[in-house]
Amino acid sequence: MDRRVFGVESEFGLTHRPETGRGLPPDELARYLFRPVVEFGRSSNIFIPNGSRLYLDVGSHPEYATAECDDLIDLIAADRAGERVMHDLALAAEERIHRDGFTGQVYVLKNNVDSAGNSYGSHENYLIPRTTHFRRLSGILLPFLVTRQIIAGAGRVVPADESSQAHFAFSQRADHMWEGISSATTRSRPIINTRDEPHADAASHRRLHVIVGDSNMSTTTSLLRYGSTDLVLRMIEAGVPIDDFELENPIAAIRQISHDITGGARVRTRAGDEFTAVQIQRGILQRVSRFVSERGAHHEHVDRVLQLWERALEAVESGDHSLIDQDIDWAIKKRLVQDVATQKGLDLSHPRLEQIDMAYHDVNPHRGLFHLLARRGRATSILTEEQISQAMTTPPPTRAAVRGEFLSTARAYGAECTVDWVHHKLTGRPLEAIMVKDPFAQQDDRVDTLLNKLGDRQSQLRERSFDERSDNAVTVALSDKYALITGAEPPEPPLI
Ligand SMILES: Nc1ncnc2c1ncn2[C@@H]1O[C@H](COP(=O)(O)OP(=O)(O)OP(=O)(O)O)[C@@H](O)[C@H]1O
Ligand SMILES: [Mg+2]
Repeated sequence: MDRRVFGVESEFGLTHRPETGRGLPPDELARYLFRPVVEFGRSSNIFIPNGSRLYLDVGSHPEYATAECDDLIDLIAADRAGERVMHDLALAAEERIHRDGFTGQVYVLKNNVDSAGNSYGSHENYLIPRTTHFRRLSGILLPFLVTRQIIAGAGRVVPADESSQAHFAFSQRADHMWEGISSATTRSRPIINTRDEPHADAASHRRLHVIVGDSNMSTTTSLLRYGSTDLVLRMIEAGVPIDDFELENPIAAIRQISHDITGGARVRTRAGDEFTAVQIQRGILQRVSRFVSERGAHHEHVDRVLQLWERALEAVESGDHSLIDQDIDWAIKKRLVQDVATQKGLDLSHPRLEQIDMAYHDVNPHRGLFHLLARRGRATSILTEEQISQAMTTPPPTRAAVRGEFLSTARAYGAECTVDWVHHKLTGRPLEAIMVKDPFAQQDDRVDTLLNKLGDRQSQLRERSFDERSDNAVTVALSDKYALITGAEPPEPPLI
């Protein structure tokens, strides 16, 4: 597919650190965090005007699922906007906690393992044609995903246990995957989840659900992670033959690779060959590069993805991690941990270094260590501040734009509505629930007609220029964002 829809879901870790004593229990803290969400949407599972979904499942790991994006930069901006939304919620929660007589700070961490060893995910969604042969797809994609951690892992300080000394690993998630492919998510955690919920026309498309990835702080790493996966999918979809790297035991392999930061771990294929992760990634990268030179780049960032990919493999193979220690999360974090260990004379088993690992993922832009490094010029970014703040309120130009306008307009008129990825419904008008199955659709006449019934929008719109209308749309979304964060009353209906 030349154009693809992408989405990423991040689950966050949540902690309260009071000045003295124990923090609030996780479920109570999560309720504090989501109080403005519940006040805004009367549910702990809502869509917000930028088209994304905010969600608190059973347990205490809040989730942000980005809107559908058809461009990698939009996807990464939407993901980063989710961190900011969580940060705003944390500040509001902190205020309420203080008002209720508690002390201390609330931490929202975009990582994948908490201090008790529980894991939570960063799930990728890729729209693929239904005609893609699933067996062939998994045969190529699984070895790619098992080894992708060396170019896109978030890195982890692994404490000592009975079997090993404290060490630095490529990945947060690798130890928590239990199966190659299956339809379960919580019970067995497969690398690729086959649950068939396309949120699109099921006759023509599937939504590929990849749940093996680490949450990334670096937007440059995110570009490599999604950009490389999209290229591999394109090649699979085009039926291009790829070397056979199908692994004998993907789950043993993913762990083995993660825990050998030299990149020297060798894993066995079903055919009986042995390869390192670098060799498998190189085999795939060579084929992808040839594919791109034969067919041309399908977006403007392809060259950058290929160059980063090559540089990351060279860094692992040569052991010269300085080649990527501003671009790839695991290497940025490893350098930070090493610097602190050297300065303070600490051994890798010192608990302080595990805390540094956690603090790297703090979404607070003033306190998080990744953000601190970025400010000091020690981490690159592919986004501007403006792109991130815009993504907090403006949906990407896909079906998310239909949803965003639907939500903003209904809210502005005080009309209750419900939406999900596909449906748009005004409460009390059940016959008018509208399905938008095409995730690329930026506009839908039926939804427009439904919204027009809310007021005489049409005659007012006619008198306004397009620019004024889009300004107004942003204003509506901003007002809603304000309401979401402070729990204030919804704004007066604007004159649209
Ligand atoms: N047709 C599509 N193709 C690819 N991605 C899609 C499509 N439609 C929606 N998405 C993306 O899929 C993700 C769905 O997230 P959501 O958390 O709701 O789904 P889920 O993981 O299936 O459900 P749950 O988390 O409740 O188990 C979002 O990021 C969204 O942007
Ligand atoms: Mg989800």
